[in-house]
Amino acid sequence: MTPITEQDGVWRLDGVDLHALADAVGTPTYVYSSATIRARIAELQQAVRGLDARICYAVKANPNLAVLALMAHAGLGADIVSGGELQRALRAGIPAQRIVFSGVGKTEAEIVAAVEAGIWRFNIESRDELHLLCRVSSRLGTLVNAALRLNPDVDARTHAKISTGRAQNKFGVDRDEAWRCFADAAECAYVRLDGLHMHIGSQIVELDPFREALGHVAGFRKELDAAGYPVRSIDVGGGLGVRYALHAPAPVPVQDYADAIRSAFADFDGTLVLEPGRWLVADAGILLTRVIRVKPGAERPFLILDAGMNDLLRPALYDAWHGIVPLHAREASTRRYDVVGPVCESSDTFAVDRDLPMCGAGDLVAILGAGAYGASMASTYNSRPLPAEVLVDAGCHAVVRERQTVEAMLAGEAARGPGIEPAP
Ligand SMILES: Cc1ncc(COP(=O)(O)O)c(C=O)c1O
Ligand SMILES: N[C@@H](CCCC[NH3+])C(=O)O
Repeated sequence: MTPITEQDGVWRLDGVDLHALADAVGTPTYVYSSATIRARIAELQQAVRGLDARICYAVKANPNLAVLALMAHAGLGADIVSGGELQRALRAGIPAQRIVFSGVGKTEAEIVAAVEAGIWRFNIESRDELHLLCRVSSRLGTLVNAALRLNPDVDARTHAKISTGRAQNKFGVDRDEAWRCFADAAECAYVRLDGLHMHIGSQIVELDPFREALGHVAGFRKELDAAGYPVRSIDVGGGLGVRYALHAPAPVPVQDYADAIRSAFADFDGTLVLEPGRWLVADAGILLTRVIRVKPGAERPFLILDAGMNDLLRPALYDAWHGIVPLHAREASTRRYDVVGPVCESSDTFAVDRDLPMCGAGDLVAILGAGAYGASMASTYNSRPLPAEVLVDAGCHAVVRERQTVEAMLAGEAARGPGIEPAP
């Protein structure tokens, strides 16, 4: 849960007055707590102590350069999935030698950029990709490290849209294809395929799916070793869930998760890699938004916010539950609202039938647990400029991404084209 606090009617995050912040920066604005991110990093580092483990933060969860700089400062690496994320990670000061590159659709241009940058390793997702990597690295005369993503066919028991470890999902390869990949790689002088990778999904709140998948990978590692393909690194992916709602089941404690990894690879003396995203940043962020108006509805009043599904897509896309806290002085009376945005479709809904203190136009509202997959999935749908992002720490704040201007949103477009008459 995002640690916003209230004292004498003043709501704060990391000591920063959220009303004053909203007045200064406007809304909607994402606000991230540095202290929470640092605490999460430290907790995870502590949980894996004693293991030869590298933590490569999954950039997609929150790719803001300032957030990446916090990760860099703590010594973390990065898990990237695109050429854009490569540039972000490097620009934030994450050394190339701490970067792993995942994804089923890496293009030749992205592979070239990553080889030239000198990243640590590629997480290969298909035989075709392996062959492409071999061609590129041979052409460039650069030896590259690679791990093969195994699809363990495990049900992560999370939302279907963010489940990635079933046989029918597009990710990784099955064992038969994996054997072919190791055999092919042995023929390529410029690809050292000596790692395994897995990632079975996101927002996983039970330990069993992790255990099952780790067991598959550990078993396959032994088979590879016995067949003369020594494995020197195992990347266990990310996926550790957080608690978005108090009524939701408590997620796996991070120490239990780390211990499951420890026990699955007790007899492995190579390097382990973790790729956490959400767990490091989700609770650190809120989306600060104002009530535009309250509108009567057939079932309940609508609380219409100035943030929409374009700013925070998770409720619309996954029916995700986020805490919603009105930040005005405590109202004794509550009401049940449908909390919605201004966008032109009914999926633009943050909460249905939510019991909240009575709200009115202009009231400030915090949507909690918005630090992961919030700003990173924002769009300009309905031609709504991207929201601002702010980092707070010990009573200070910095705008770490300016609110997009309409001019910036329109940059690169023009009202002309074939068959279009010049405007009168
Ligand atoms: C390959 C890979 N690694 C790591 C992550 C990070 O996942 P999470 O944010 O659930 O920790 C993802 C996204 O789910 C991913 O696709
Ligand atoms: N975007 C998803 C997580 C997907 C993780 C990507 N591999 C979410 O908001 O929960």
